[in-house]
Amino acid sequence: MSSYLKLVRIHNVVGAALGDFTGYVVASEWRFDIKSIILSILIVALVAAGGYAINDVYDIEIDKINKPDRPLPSGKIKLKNAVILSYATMIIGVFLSIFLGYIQFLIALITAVLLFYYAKSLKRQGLPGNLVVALTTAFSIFYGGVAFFQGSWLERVIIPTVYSFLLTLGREFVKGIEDYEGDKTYNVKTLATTLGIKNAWKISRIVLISMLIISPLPLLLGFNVFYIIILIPFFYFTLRAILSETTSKGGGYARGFLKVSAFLGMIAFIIGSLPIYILV
Ligand SMILES: CC(C)=CCC/C(C)=C/CC/C(C)=C/CC/C(C)=C/COC[C@H](O)COP(=O)(O)O
Ligand SMILES: CC(C)=CCC/C(C)=C/CC/C(C)=C/CC/C(C)=C/COP(=O)(O)OP(=O)(O)O
Ligand SMILES: [Mg+2]
Repeated sequence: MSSYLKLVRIHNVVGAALGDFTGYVVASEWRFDIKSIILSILIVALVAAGGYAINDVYDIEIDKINKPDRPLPSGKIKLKNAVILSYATMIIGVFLSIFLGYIQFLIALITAVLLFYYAKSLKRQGLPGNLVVALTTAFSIFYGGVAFFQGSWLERVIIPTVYSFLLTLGREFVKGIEDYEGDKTYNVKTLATTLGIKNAWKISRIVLISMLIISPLPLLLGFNVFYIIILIPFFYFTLRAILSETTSKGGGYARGFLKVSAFLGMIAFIIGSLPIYILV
């Protein structure tokens, strides 16, 4: 894979774009306005790509130790080129959002600024950084809804948006548990380095179990039976994460399990929002 695709973490950019698609079909009940769906997917992908690139720019020193194979610490991409790429993708993404409307422009601008400050400083402040990643990830879902912007789009898209926030917040906490040793060395404040691994696991489990408890609710809110069917493997992987050993190593396993949960969750909402007349 090209170093530039690695720099923008193309697999996460595709995930973010799928998040936008999820929000769009949930909000629109599978009605499409080609311009708004294509534009919103492009905007989310560009802003996410810029968010990952600027993250590596500010992480270059710590990544020389923790992730020396990444494009910047390994020298495969010059720092100047990564900075240009991150600004270019974010500016183009925010510029394109103007064609959707001023609310869509504002959300894209706020997300871009949040991702920049996450990389610059918030990441090293622990909980604020976790909240920013959870919020901006949830924004990728919400953005699909705000791009459709018709009928009951808000009441509908807020559902996967809230679940995405909770799942990603719990996942950010377990990522902090996994990175405990490196973060302790570099004095990065996370739940794990400030409260200890056991307490960080307790809080992560409370967030994830709360999300699991309310996860069947969408069935009562008009989503079809396929939502519940796909929730079965979603439950399996999320429970595997919750039941991981209460150590840093367990945090690493939980991070992987929750990534699978995130994609299963999007599929649950995508298929679960198909109108019944299409299914029968
Ligand atoms: C109850 C239920 C069905 C919940 C589903 C919740 C849901 C819809 C989650 C989707 C979250 C989402 C939009 C994921 C897309 C992938 C992505 C951009 C995740 C955020 O990434 C943060 C971090 O950069 C990735 O970490 P890593 O790759 O391990 O470095
Ligand atoms: C709503 C709009 C217009 C866009 C949404 C854009 C999205 C999906 C943002 C959420 C995902 C994202 C790009 C997060 C950026 C923060 C980030 C790079 C987290 C992972 O990096 P680190 O926290 O440094 O962890 P590692 O580098 O060790 O993986
Ligand atoms: Mg990083």
